[in-house]
Parts: sequence; structure tokens; C-alpha cells
Amino acid sequence: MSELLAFDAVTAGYGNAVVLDRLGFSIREGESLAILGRNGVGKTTTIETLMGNTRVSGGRIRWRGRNITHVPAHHRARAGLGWVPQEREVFPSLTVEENLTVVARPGAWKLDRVYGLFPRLRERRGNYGNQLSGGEQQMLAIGRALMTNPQLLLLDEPMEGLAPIVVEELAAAIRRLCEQEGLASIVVEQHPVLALEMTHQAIVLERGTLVYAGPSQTLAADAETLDRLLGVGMRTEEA
Ligand SMILES: Nc1ncnc2c1ncn2[C@@H]1O[C@H](COP(=O)(O)OP(=O)(O)OP(=O)(O)O)[C@@H](O)[C@H]1O
Repeated sequence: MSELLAFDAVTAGYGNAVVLDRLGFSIREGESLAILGRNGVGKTTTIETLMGNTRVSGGRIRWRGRNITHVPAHHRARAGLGWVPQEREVFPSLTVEENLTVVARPGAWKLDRVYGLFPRLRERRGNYGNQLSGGEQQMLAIGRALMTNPQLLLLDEPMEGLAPIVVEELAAAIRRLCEQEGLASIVVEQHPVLALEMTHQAIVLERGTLVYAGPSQTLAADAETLDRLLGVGMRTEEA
């Protein structure tokens, strides 16, 4: 598998405030990566930096081998980055189906395939965005990103505020995307147990710096490291 994305010692932040400090990691095609860390360590800023929304003052971002460090944000989205923002941002006055079709770009992901992944969206196809539950909105937000036929799906805390039963349904869909559909993804998550179950590789940040990188399964089995870096005991954590 060839390399899809690489952060090479990226230093970035907002204005003069530096948040990411020489951050380095990479993702190969078809690979999923969990970005973990406590509150405020720079997880969302990593995604914002990838999307071109921060000020990069050092290092380099490579996308399929090309240096995109200073490529404007709108060009990056078109290059195949499918972002599902934390706020979900579905259009409230469009139906589910309109929300999906309005962003469609050519490729293998079409309405039927999205409905296959999220049967609930098919059932709600005629409902407006503002008539959906939080879980359905999240499914729609992911479905919208898929309709753009991305090469890398970026999920920022997809489970936030959702009921446990919906979390299970979403986690299964995201796992299917990574394992069966072979779509590369980055998952930012507060719940390490869940994130590690959904991904191949994991990194942990502390104050904008990389403090751990390795296979998700290895980290999931390492209760001591999880506790030390993330303050969670695997046995006691509730997903
Ligand atoms: N738009 C912004 N302007 C200035 N500072 C910001 C901005 N967004 C985030 N920050 C700061 O950057 C730091 C990292 O925030 P970030 O949201 O990336 O962390 P995070 O790991 O995603 O946290 P959380 O898990 O709480 O969402 C924080 O100190 C935050 O206050």
C-alpha cells in the first residue's frame, strides 16, 4: 500500500499561538488512524491543519507525495478529503436525499450505496434535516462526505452526544467502511476503546506533540499505556 498522507514535523496553530509542535505521522491507502489524547491537546487542530484552516509555521504536509502545505483549503477538499465536521452541518431545510445529492461528485459512492450503509437514511429520505435525531444527523453527515467520493474520510468526534445504541450502529458502519470498503480514514475520538476498535493505527497527542504511535490493537491491549497517556482503564471505561 502506498502512502496517502504524511505530516512531517508540522508546527501549526492559530495566529501566533502554536498548537501542534513538530507533529509527524502518516497514513497509507486504505488505512484508518485514530487520533487520541486528552482535551485540548490538538486533535481537532490536526484535522483543521490538514484542511488548510490553521497557520503552518514549520514542517510539511504531503498528500499522495505532493507537498500541499500551502495549498488553499478549498482545493484540498476537492483533492479528496472528506470532512465530517464536529458540528455535523446538515442542511436543515433540505430533505435527507437532497442533502446527499447536493454534494455528490462522480465516483463509486452513490445514493444506493450510502443507503446500504445507513438503512435508516433510506427510511428517512423524505424528512428534512431539522427533523432528524442526533444519530440520524451524524449518519447523514457521514453519508454526505461519502457522496463526495473522498479518498480520506475525516471524522471528528462522530459519537459525541449520541445514545449508546446509536453509537453501536455508527461504530459498526465506520468499521465496515474501514475494513470492507477499504476507505482510508482519520477518527478523532474522546473514547479510546471505541476509536481503537474502529481503526488500524493509533497516535496519541500531548500538548500538540506525538507521544505514541502504533497499531490500534496493540494499544488497546496495553492497559498501562492507555491509563498513563489517556487516563482511562480499559476495564472501567464506558464507551
Ligand atoms: N480557532 C482557534 N483559535 C485559537 N485557538 C484555538 C482555536 N481552536 C482551538 N484552539 C486552541 O488550540 C488548542 C487545541 O485545541 P483542539 O480543539 O485542537 O484540541 P482537541 O484535542 O481537539 O480538544 P477536544 O478534545 O477538547 O476537542 C486548545 O488550547 C484550544 O484552545
